[in-house]
Amino acid sequence: MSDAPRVEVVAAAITDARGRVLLARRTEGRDLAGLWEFPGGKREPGESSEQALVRELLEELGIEVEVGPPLIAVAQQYPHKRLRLDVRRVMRWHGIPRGHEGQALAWVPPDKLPGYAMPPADRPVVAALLQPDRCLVTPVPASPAEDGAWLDALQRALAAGVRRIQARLPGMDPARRIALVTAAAGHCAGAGAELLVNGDANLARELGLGLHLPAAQLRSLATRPVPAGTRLSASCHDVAELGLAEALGCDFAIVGPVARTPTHPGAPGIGWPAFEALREQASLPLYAIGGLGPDDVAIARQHGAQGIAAIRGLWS
Ligand SMILES: Nc1nc2c([nH]c(=O)n2[C@H]2C[C@H](O)[C@@H](COP(=O)(O)OP(=O)(O)OP(=O)(O)O)O2)c(=O)[nH]1
Ligand SMILES: [Mg+2]
Repeated sequence: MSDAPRVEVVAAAITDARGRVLLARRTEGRDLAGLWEFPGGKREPGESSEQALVRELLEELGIEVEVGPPLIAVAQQYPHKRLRLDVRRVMRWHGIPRGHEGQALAWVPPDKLPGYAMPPADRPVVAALLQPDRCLVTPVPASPAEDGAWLDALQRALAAGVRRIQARLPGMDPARRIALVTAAAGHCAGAGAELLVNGDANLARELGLGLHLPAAQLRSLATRPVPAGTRLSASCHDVAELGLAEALGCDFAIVGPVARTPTHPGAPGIGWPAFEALREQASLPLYAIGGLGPDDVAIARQHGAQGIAAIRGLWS
């Protein structure tokens, strides 16, 4: 099955002046009937993605669009097919969108998108519209004398626009770790950024923060260690771990190493094709990690990633 050719689908995140996104409901008698989707359809032989999208939106909605920048391209395995859903932003068009094929339409405020039932490939697309494209994993300050400099560097990352941070402070004396994470939480809250604690469910619960599960911890858990509504993420290296992360209701996973990294100099990265092969088997949002930085966000998105996670690449 995984050798089956991919169906190439191109779809649009059409956004109006109020920021609402247009969804269409798949009609009865078709694949995935009743689910909401981003308008679009299959690319035909000889067509570019842009040409296919212009044609599909004219046929389905009766509008003439100007195709905007790429948002994300998601490879996904369904029971009877594999597809690659290439989503472009559309902010400008002529005409008024109508359901020319009898499909219902809805203009949806972005924060309401997760409430619409959509096909599995759309979950990473909705996440790409709503959630941060960079996830900082903190380095460990070498000594207590460097904790102040660590907090300064954290603030520089926040000033640079990082909005999702994992405090990874293994082997640190508990009192010092609590003080550092508490101070970090204050800075993150002030910037509207999200903070997750690596590997310490008690500390996460105590401080009301998110929790990140290292792979070994993920494998040891049968139930969700934090309440629903608290952010939960995991590090995953294979399909089995991704399945566990989905079963626990993780909001996202971090997958890698994609490129070679100074942390693991001997290990070559798995590369983008292997990342995408994992991407196909899961529908939760995935950050690619390992030797990547902010300049790699666009390429990560083209391989179906939410974006990049990094220590060095996001820390100055
Ligand atoms: N347009 C669209 N298709 C999606 C999304 N998510 C998703 O899994 N798909 C799947 C459903 C279908 O298997 C495939 C798109 O094919 P389609 O049936 O809409 O193709 P089409 O518009 O060319 O229509 P048809 O003439 O083949 O009926 O991609 C999405 O958000 N938008
Ligand atoms: Mg279609």
